[in-house]
Amino acid sequence: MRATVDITRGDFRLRADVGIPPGGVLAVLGPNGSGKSTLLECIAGLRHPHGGSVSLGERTLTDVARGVHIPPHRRGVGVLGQAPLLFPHCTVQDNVAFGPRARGAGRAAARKVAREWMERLAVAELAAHKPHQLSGGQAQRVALARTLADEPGLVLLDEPLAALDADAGPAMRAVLGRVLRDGDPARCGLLVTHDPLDALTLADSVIVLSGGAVVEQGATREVLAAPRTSFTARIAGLNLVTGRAVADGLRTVDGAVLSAARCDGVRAGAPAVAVFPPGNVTVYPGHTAGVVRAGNHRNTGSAVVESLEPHGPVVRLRIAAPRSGPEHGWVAGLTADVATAAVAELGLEPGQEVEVAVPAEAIGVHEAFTGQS
Ligand SMILES: Nc1ncnc2c1ncn2[C@@H]1O[C@H](COP(=O)(O)OP(=O)(O)OP(=O)(O)O)[C@@H](O)[C@H]1O
Repeated sequence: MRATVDITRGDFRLRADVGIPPGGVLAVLGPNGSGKSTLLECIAGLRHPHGGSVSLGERTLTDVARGVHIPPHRRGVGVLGQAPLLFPHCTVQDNVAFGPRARGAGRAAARKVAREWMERLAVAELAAHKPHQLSGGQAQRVALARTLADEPGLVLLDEPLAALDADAGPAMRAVLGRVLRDGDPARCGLLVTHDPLDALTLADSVIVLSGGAVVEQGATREVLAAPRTSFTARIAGLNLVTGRAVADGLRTVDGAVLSAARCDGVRAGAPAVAVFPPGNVTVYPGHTAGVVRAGNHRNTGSAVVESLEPHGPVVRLRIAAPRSGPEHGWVAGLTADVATAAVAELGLEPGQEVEVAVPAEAIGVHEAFTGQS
């Protein structure tokens, strides 16, 4: 699938160029209002872009310049959203058989296809049920079976797990992963999600939209491990400090220099970001600042503890800039994961002055997104 989309909605403009190879799954991440649904709707044919084209394999689905716009139901594109939207008066089996029937299959052939998909999605024993008799997770699995039984060349998944509860969500993620991976090698998928776990487990590549532009793209693991925007860093659970690249590190906007073990080929002077995990931020009580700086620690800064919250086996500290010392502004907004015992031992609490240190080995410096790439 290849889509080049240019569309304006009020003051908002989306310009995106995305490609998914056969068999591939692309995750679309981005903050609220960044254009994820608009992109999906243009690809589904539900919205007419002002410029661009959409193709699936050899077929042109949209070509604005040539006036081509294949309607949604003839695109060979399946859509699954948050709500299953099953036909309420039809049984599960008739819902799943709907696509094959609509494409001209006889009753018996359509039932056979439906049965195969119901079995693959573990809903075969519900074949005679009506939608109102299903749990949310079962209904969503039936909706996925109905979508796939229609043999789409592209399946668009718009937050398919968002409405499911804590039990049904993981089960549905596992089912989705299985059918997306072991399915038709010609079929590709596009998944709109807010959850980086969905992107990691279900997609092989990702784009991040911000303000209607693609600001990051690449293999999911690589993008989440080396984010170039604060949005991606946040969802990947990493700290990100902006500045300009210097030899072996980053000069922050407030003039501090962070040394880094990895500088992914960034030109000195180029806009760059330093990225490191919260688990690598060490926190010392403020009165030890002199000792910390005199020791082997580089990348240190004075800070204030803003908040503490439990985070699995550790306590996650949110760090604020100190009340004085503008050169330490880079510490503002950092998170640090500290063992619960250490929090008790150091008596850490909100408002306390501390010193933070980040080892150079934990820091990677990457080119920043500037809007020109
Ligand atoms: N009905 C509308 N009329 C005019 N502009 C709209 C309308 N709906 C959305 N927009 C604009 O389009 C932009 C993109 O919306 P879209 O729904 O594609 O974002 P999204 O990334 O899917 O958001 P979310 O994560 O909240 O679902 C919005 O920021 C808004 O400015």
